[in-house]
Amino acid sequence: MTADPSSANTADPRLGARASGPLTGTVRLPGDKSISHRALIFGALAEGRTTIRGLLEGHDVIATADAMRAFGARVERHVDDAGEAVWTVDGVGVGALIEPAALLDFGNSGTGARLLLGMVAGHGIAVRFDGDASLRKRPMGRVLAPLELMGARVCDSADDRLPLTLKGTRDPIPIEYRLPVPSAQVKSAVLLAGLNSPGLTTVIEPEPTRDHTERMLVHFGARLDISRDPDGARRIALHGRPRLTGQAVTVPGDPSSAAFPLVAGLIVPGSRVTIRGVMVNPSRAGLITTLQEMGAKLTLANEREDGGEPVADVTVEAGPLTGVEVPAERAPSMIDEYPALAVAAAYARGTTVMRGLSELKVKESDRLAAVAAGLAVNGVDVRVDGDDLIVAGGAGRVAGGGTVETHMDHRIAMAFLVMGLASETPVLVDDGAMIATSFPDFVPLMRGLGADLGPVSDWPDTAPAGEPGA
Ligand SMILES: O=C(O)C1=C[C@@H](OP(=O)(O)O)[C@@H](O)[C@H](O)C1
Ligand SMILES: C=C(OP(=O)(O)O)C(=O)O
Repeated sequence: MTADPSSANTADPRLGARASGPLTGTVRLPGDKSISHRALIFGALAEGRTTIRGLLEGHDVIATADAMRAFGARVERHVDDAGEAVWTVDGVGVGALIEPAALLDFGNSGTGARLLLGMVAGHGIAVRFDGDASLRKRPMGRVLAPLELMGARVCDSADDRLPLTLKGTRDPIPIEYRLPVPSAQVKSAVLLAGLNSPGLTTVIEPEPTRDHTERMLVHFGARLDISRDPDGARRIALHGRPRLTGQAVTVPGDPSSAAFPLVAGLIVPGSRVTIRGVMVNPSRAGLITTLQEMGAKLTLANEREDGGEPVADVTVEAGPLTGVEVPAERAPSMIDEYPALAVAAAYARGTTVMRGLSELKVKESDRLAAVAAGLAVNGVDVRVDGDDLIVAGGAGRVAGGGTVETHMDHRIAMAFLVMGLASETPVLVDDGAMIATSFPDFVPLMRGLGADLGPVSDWPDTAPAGEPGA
């Protein structure tokens, strides 16, 4: 197979993975997707120049960069003397965005769409939002409800889905909002709307979610009061109308992307893989905790701060894993990692029970259903019980041989390709195109570690598109 997925026969979008020799090596991963979106957004809302190193250049983030240009910021990509990409954003300042001349298309990206709905809600402009077939199915009501309380109006929408037009207000009403779902996107949308509000905008989160928005608001000069309510909920109060100023941002390695080479290194016999500079912010570190509980040989070294976030070099060595129970409270800290964890669980000895996964149903696909179907078609004993996923591990043995339906979901595609690296028969995914939304170099990076995966069209002995199995 070739290393470059773009060389694939475009008529056949399938990718496949087959049993590989030990994976070995040290790699760096692309920048964190959540932080990349936010660096562009806060850069555009700040006065002066923001310089971003390590920005993830995936389709989701590029859609946000394009949107920030449409709002009046100057966003440019440069290459420094060392050959590294450096992005600059010359911002317009809070309250000074211009109304985009055309519809904004966020592609596959829930984060881009939802955060920018919040930003628009606090400005006196009207913007039409749209996305691809996956994003059009995802609920926007969770952000629209608080934004309407703040004075924004939704037009041209039959339900709470895209496409829709949001009319913002130049004087958003400060609100106190308790999150009905544990969602960093909803929290961030309300805080972004509150930036241009004259008062105190407060978000209360009963279950803590990723805190990159709070960290970055402080980094750009906003005043935030963060405390705990008597019931333990986290209270975040933003003082409105701050003067944000351009900053230097270094984006650390994405732990959600790291999940794939880490799980691959654990399940492919004889492997040893190190990933440098992975963000280990506790609000994102649930997978590391869970893999350690499963008995993974996983160590953190060189723990340090980079760009205001804790990072470490993470090393895994292949070895036996044991099934565990993953509590519902842990879900927000590893919400995007369940497809990868489910693959680790399929190779573990014993049963893994993952509780409280209702939020997985509203991602790029219904991930609870997609993961269960992908495991089942590859011979894994799996069951969904309400919001829980129960996987009976094969103690190092997975049959494989199935073609997994990805439903336009990058994480489903990557997780099942990882599964195929140690299965008895190759695993195929029906469409690998969405991998470029979050991890454009996934295939070459994995191949560099020794993984045998890539376009199925490069496999002479594989069944034609539409037929299962290899
Ligand atoms: O705020 C963010 O950057 C994200 C929050 C999460 O979504 P929810 O807020 O819907 O849980 C996560 O799934 C998504 O990939 C990125
Ligand atoms: C859920 C995800 O992203 P988003 O909500 O931004 O589409 C993800 O990357 O797994």
